[in-house]
Amino acid sequence: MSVSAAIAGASGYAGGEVLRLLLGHPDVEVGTLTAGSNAGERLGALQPHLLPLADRVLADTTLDQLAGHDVVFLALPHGQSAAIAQALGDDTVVVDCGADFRLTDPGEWQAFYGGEHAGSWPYGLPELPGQRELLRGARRIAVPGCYPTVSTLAVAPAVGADLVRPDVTVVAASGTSGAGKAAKAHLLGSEVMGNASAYGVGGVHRHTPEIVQNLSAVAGVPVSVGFTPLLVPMSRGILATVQAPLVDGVDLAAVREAYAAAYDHEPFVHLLPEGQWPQTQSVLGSNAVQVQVAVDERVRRLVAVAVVDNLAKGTAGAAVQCMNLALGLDEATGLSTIGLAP
Ligand SMILES: NC(=O)C1=CN([C@@H]2O[C@H](COP(=O)(O)OP(=O)(O)OC[C@H]3O[C@@H](n4cnc5c(N)ncnc54)[C@H](OP(=O)(O)O)[C@@H]3O)[C@@H](O)[C@H]2O)C=CC1
Ligand SMILES: CC(=O)N[C@@H](CCC(=O)OP(=O)(O)O)C(=O)O
Repeated sequence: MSVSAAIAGASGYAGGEVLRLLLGHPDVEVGTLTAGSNAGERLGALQPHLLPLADRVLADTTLDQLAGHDVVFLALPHGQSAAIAQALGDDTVVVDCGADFRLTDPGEWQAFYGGEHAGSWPYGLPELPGQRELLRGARRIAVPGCYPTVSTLAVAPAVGADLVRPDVTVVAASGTSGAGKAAKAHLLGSEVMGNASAYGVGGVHRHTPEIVQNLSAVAGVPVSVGFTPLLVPMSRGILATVQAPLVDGVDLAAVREAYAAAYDHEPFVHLLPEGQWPQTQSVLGSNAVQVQVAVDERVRRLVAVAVVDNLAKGTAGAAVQCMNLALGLDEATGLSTIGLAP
């Protein structure tokens, strides 16, 4: 099969990572690459690691440039996807890396993003119960946020098996690429190097309602989620620590059994052997998520730790995984589980 794919936002981090993965995908031919302020620029000037297409010139992000492809990846800022996505025909598979179509509740969209809610599309986390079936043959896919991916996968098996109470606390440390390429004051080298900081504290980060949506769907009851993001001095990766009160009588064996049942057959989510704890470098550049669990008997809480590459399984890898499902290809085509260490 040969599939043509365009990328809107190819000058950015997420679009660049989609392109990196598509360059290694045996069934995809890379079509138009677009940008915003960098339209007209050579790709090689902005993404020097993507050598095979260094001389490609980035086009304007318009419907005309994107139409006519089998697949269009949108890697644009929030609010920029809806108009283009709605104008592309149903014969095109549209995979949106942004947030525009992730939330089902217009009230939550309004509260955390503001402005009009564009709607919701099949959510691109195939590892959630029943979700893979919705993604097979889908024409529109909303790729999850990076923190929601790793936080949801860290605790979903326990929530789904009623091993914990529906009261989840997430603390997750992210590398700086999660914030995108555009220069921001708190991301200047001297602010980031040798520094760890909290932000979006107190339930105000826009990924909170997305984690709530995911875990509530898995639990079948509303799940309360407290989420604190941290910024740490590395370029890629997220390490999430997720805690929840254990239901009486639940022990580590029951927890590990639930995680094994959920993930043993998954190509990208791996429960580590007992005693081995996830670290971000094990998943860098790969589509893998590594998870470990413990029972803290003194406080009767589940502690789950998970890592993801925010740009790979946290965005672009998930986008390609979902494209594979939408097109009826093997889900793992063009994706690796091999990390990059040290
Ligand atoms: N970084 C991450 O870890 C993750 C990112 N995402 C999502 O992916 C999307 C892209 O994020 P990211 O790559 O990090 O951001 P970047 O800032 O790195 O890239 C943004 C891209 O969008 C283009 N762009 C900006 N404004 C416009 C516009 N008005 N019209 C057309 N193109 C425009 C930019 O082009 P130019 O530079 O030429 O102006 C650039 O190509 C966002 O929705 C983000 O939420 C999702 C999960 C994780
Ligand atoms: C470190 C950092 O700043 N991370 C970003 C999350 C990026 C991401 O995955 O999210 P969206 O696709 O929803 O933008 C943030 O906290 O806003």
